[in-house]
Amino acid sequence: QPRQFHLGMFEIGRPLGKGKFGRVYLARERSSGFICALKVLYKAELQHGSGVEKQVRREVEIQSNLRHPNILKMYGHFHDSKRIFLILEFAGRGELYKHLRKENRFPEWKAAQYIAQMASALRYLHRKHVIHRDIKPENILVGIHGELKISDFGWSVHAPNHRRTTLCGTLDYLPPEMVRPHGSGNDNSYDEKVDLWSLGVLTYEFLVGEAPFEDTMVMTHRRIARADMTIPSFVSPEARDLIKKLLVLDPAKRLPLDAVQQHPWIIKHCVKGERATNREKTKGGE
Ligand SMILES: CC[C@@H](NC(=O)c1cc2[nH]nc(NC(=O)c3ccc(N4CCN(C)CC4)cc3)c2s1)c1ccccc1
Repeated sequence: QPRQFHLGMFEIGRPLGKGKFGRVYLARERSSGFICALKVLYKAELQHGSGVEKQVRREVEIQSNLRHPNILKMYGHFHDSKRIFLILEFAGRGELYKHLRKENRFPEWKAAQYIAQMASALRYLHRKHVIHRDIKPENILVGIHGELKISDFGWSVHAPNHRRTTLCGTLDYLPPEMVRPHGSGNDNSYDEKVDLWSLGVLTYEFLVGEAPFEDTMVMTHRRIARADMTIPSFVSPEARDLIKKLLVLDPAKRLPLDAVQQHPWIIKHCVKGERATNREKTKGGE
C-alpha cells in the first residue's frame, strides 16, 4: 500500500523546528486534511560519502517499519532534485528538552512515567534488533496527550554493530563501550545494551536537570569511562537504585528492560488507579 507522495499533495504550514540537516514544517495532506510534520533535508547538505545520506536512508528504512505509541511514525518519503522529504507523525506538544529546560527538572512521578514509556519503546526496538544509540531529550517529542515519542532515527542501526561514522554532538549520553578509543582491548562493537546506559542517563537528567557526566569534553570521557557520577540527595532511594543499576560499566550487568518496567520506582508511580499514588501526586502539588 505504499502510495506515491509528492510535494503538491501538501499544504505547508509553520516551521516546527530544525535539526542539523534540515527543517521540519507543519503540513496538511490536501485530499484527506491529515495533519503531519514534513521534514525537509537538502541533498547538497548531505555531502556525498560523509555517511550522512546513508544515515538518512537507514532512518527511512528503520522508522518506516516501526509501529509503537512511543515511537514517532514515518508515513512515507519522497524527493525532488534538491531535497528529501520525510512525512512524519505530528507530535502536538513539541520537543521534550524544551519542557525539561522550562521545568528545570521533572517531579518523580512524571519522570517515572516517562521512563516507563521509554522502556516500552526500547523493548519494542530491541525485539526488532534495532539500537537507537542516540536516546537523549533532544530526540524525544511529546504527543498531544503528553506521551513521549522517540524521534530522529538517524543514528539507529541493526544490532550488533561496529561503529564507523565518527560521532559528533554531545558525548553525555554515550556509554563507556562507545567512548573508549578504537582497539583499546575491545573491538568497540556493541549491542542493544548501549540504550540501557542512555536510559540511565535520561533518568538522571529528568530528575536532576543536568546529565550525570556533564563536564569538559576530556573530563566527560573520563567520567563516563569510570561511571563517575554523584546523585544528589534530593533523588529518592528508589530512583537512585534504578539509576545505579543502569549506569553500569559492564553492559552485561545493566538492568534489562523488563526488569526496568518492574522496578519498584516505576511500579510505585505507574500502576494506574491506586488512590495512594494519585494522592501522592496531589500532595506533591504537581
Ligand atoms: C528532533 C529534531 C528533528 N525533529 C523532528 O524530526 C520533528 C518531527 C516532528 N513531528 N512533530 C513535531 N512537532 C514539533 O516540532 C512541535 C514543536 C512545537 C509545538 N508547540 C506546541 C504548542 N506550544 C505552546 C508551543 C510549541 C508543537 C509541535 C516534530 S519535530 C529534526 C531533525 C532534523 C531536521 C529537522 C528536525
